[in-house]
Amino acid sequence: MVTWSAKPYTHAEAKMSMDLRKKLEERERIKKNFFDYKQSNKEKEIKRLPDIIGIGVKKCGTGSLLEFLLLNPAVRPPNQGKRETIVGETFFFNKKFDLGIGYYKNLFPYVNDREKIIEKTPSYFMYPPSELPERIYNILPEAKLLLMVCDPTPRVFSDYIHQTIRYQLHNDKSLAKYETFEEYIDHYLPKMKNLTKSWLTSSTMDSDQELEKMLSSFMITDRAALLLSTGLYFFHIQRWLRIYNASNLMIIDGEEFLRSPGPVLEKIQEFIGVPKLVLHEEFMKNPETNFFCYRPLSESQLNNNVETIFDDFRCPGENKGRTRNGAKPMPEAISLQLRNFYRPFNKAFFKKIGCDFGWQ
Ligand SMILES: Nc1ncnc2c1ncn2[C@@H]1O[C@H](COP(=O)(O)OS(=O)(=O)O)[C@@H](OP(=O)(O)O)[C@H]1O
Repeated sequence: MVTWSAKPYTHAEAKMSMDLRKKLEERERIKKNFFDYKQSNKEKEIKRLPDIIGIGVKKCGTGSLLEFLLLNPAVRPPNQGKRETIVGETFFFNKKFDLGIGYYKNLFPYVNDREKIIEKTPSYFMYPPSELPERIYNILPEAKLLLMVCDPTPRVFSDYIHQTIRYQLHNDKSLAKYETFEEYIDHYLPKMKNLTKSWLTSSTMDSDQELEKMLSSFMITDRAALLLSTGLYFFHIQRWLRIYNASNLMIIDGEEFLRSPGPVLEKIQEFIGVPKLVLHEEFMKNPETNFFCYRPLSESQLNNNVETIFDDFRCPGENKGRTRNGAKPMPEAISLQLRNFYRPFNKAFFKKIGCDFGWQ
């Protein structure tokens, strides 16, 4: 949790509309029911496999999404304490599948039938094998999947900065050859253009399973190429849409989530079937970082002392928000090159999912 001193509301701003008061009253009632039910059904709690899986995309806001969603007490993450599950990531369906379902189930807490278990492993989206979506579906046929995609151009830069920090921390050598982002792009963008040339010049621009597999294999063979290939969502989405549809896969625009997380979170709570306990009115920009944080509202708090509401802001961790608030801008010329590169793939992706997120 991060707190900071913000300008207090004026009385006019603090005066809640009747609608919001009703909403907060209703939320309190539902919350109380939820906790009473939990208390009186403790002995019926069981270990279950997840109900919700976040499948990606890396650096699109998946961590903030999970943190905000977990403010709803009906959503439960993997047990904390094990290093690999601290951020809700299990890597079960890609890296740990051989450990078996018993191992997987053991990562999760005891829950009652009104709670939903969530895990997110952003690399699922494009990790081999190509049958990874079938793996999830065969084991969890009822699960709902969340996929947050974002504009691939700022995503590459965010990932590059993330990887270079990782390189310093973990001695990951994949980007060590390139002194700067410009150098990396100069080397890899032509490679990526070459790889996708025949698809771009084909008359149909249809799915291409060979290319799909090759891009997915970069997860293992070429981590530097992966930085660029991750944003070719058109290819990665194909295998998921062979199995999932809008009833069990929600595709979220990470740019919209960044601009205004509250309404997006309300829609997600509806989609995953939990009561709406995190409300859109509770999100506010942190004036210090320019990213949205959660500020819990309660009627009594507002009635008694308006200023105390600033004591309880919850913001995503400090490793979130390194590039997208403009603190570390991407060089303009590169941004232009990347936008031109990704444009046709974005267009094909929007057509495939039937929704245009309008990334420029
Ligand atoms: N509310 C809020 N607060 C802080 N950060 C936010 C928020 N919403 C989205 N983001 C963006 O999330 C980016 C990190 O994405 P992920 O969490 O998916 O990264 S990771 O793959 O789990 O490492 C991160 O990217 P960087 O800015 O490059 O750090 C943020 O821009």
